[in-house]
Amino acid sequence: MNRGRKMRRHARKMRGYGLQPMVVINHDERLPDLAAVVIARALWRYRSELAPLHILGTLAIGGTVLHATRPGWWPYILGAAMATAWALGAFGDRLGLTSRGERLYAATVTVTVGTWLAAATAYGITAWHLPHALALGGLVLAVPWWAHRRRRARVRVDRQLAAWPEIAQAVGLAGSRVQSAVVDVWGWRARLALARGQTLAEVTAKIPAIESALGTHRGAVRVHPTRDDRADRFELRVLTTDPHADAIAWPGPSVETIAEPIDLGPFEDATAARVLLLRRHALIGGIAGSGKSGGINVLMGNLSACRDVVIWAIDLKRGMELRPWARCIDRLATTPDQARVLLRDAVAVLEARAAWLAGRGRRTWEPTPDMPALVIVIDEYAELADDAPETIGDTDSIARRGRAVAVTLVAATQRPTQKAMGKGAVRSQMDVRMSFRVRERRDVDLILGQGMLATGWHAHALNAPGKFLITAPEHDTPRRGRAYLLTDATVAETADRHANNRPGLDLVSRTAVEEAHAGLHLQPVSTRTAPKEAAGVGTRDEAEDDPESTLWDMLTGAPVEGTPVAHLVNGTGMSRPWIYQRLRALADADRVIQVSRGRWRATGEHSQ
Ligand SMILES: Nc1ncnc2c1ncn2[C@@H]1O[C@H](COP(=O)(O)OP(=O)(O)OP(=O)(O)O)[C@@H](O)[C@H]1O
Repeated sequence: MNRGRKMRRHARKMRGYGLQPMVVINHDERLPDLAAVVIARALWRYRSELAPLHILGTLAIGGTVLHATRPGWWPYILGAAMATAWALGAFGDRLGLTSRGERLYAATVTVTVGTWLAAATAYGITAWHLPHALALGGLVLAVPWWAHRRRRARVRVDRQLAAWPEIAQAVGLAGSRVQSAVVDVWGWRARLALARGQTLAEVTAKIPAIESALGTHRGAVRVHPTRDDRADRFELRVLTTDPHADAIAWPGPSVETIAEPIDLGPFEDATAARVLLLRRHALIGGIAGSGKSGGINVLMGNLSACRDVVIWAIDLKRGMELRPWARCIDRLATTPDQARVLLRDAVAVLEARAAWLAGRGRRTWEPTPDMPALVIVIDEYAELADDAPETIGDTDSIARRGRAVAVTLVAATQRPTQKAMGKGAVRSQMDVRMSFRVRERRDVDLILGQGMLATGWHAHALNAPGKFLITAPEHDTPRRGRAYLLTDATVAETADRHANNRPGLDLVSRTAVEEAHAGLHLQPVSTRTAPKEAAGVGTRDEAEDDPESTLWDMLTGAPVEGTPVAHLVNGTGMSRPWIYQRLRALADADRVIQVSRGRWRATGEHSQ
């Protein structure tokens, strides 16, 4: 106002002098200044897009200078370019070149640049067709750069972050500033520092304003505390792609040991749904076609990558679901009879491990490749309960006592009713529950636990195959996840890759299984025949290579600490059940003793 009045007064005064007022812009002085700033700003703003031109310019200058001063250096330049290209191809992933295409591109650019520079150093940049090669090569190699999706995303994010001070001002978070940012496939996340006195709660309340200021779609922004839980920091998660929009290809195993949590697939905010299976049992539920088998495939892909896990599996749908993993599965039962034996053996393992731990004053079995965890995957648990109801006692034992000894049950079923789960305690023992879509609301409580439906766990509302809700000690709020999808080819390739690295059971567990089998096989023999005849030993006049006499010789020649069963198997060339049958018969006749687990020798009067 003041200024306007002054100007009007000044104009009147000028008119009084007979002069017309006018605004003077001195083009000569201001324009170069302004233009330089504008150009510099544009160069800086579009530095990523202009990078190929910067490189061409640098090459032209570098080639000229090197040719003039060090023309003999060309072999070194060429050698350095080749070595760098090789290193980028081999180790580029450590520099953030995650895909093979990116590494190949980086290596190609390095070789091309190195070759051109070497030629320009030796012959000068105007020799042959070097200028044309520079222009054409630059253009061809710039196209993938300009088109690269992740680079463009990063540039977009850089620009949004550069504008953060204005955004912060507009949404009422003035003074907050960006500390770091990363771009990923779903969008980007940034760590921000708050101004003095600002809180995470204020930021959360401003999420709609932030979404509007950033120009994203609604629901694209999440705000989390940072890992170090500082009150004056927060993490801003911005999704540019809905992680659940399409099926998500499995990126490969996320673990190498069962002591690490397995990544099942992303939640809606693109954070990984990770769950630990060590010392836990898992229940997977959902109607047919909801993606249960897909979920099991993700687990199998990860478990088969763990060298400290032995996998046993029961698939009474004639092995339809789990057979593709057969090469990674130590034992696969596809009939009720096989399932019965498998579960009985699992209980034997569990008891032997418990006894072994007790003998050493230890409480828990820590899985290692030599002493692996045992994970028993049961697909369609309801069929097991129907076809082999007598196994319920065994699954119950495993569910109640398996944790300390690292024997884990993973059971999948469409509807875990009390009937389908048998009468036992299996369902109530499940620590991890994963629910794909269910048909009826009341099924939510069946799978996830009593009262879950009422507290917002709406598994009946999941709207695409593979989507799930998960409860586990580390997941106590209802968040929708989507399991990764493994194609048949991925399953076959993964099973092939891991088949040769699978561990076997440890000695304690193996012996327990062998003894359980020997006990089974022994019954008819020991009740129907006298021990000595049954063992068929002591007939020294039989042929030298008779396995019976070889066995007896080995037992009488055994050291005080006994001979391991494995040696007896090798020495006689007979099967373990055969060996155990003979040993039990001899033991009944007091001719041999079991010195320790899996080690036997003849008793005093027979030993040499
Ligand atoms: N994670 C996933 N993402 C996208 N699509 C999926 C996913 N999992 C499964 N699907 C799709 O849903 C179909 C059914 O999946 P799946 O066989 O795993 O269901 P299911 O619950 O095991 O059914 P059933 O009990 O009949 O075996 C699959 O053929 C696949 O096309």
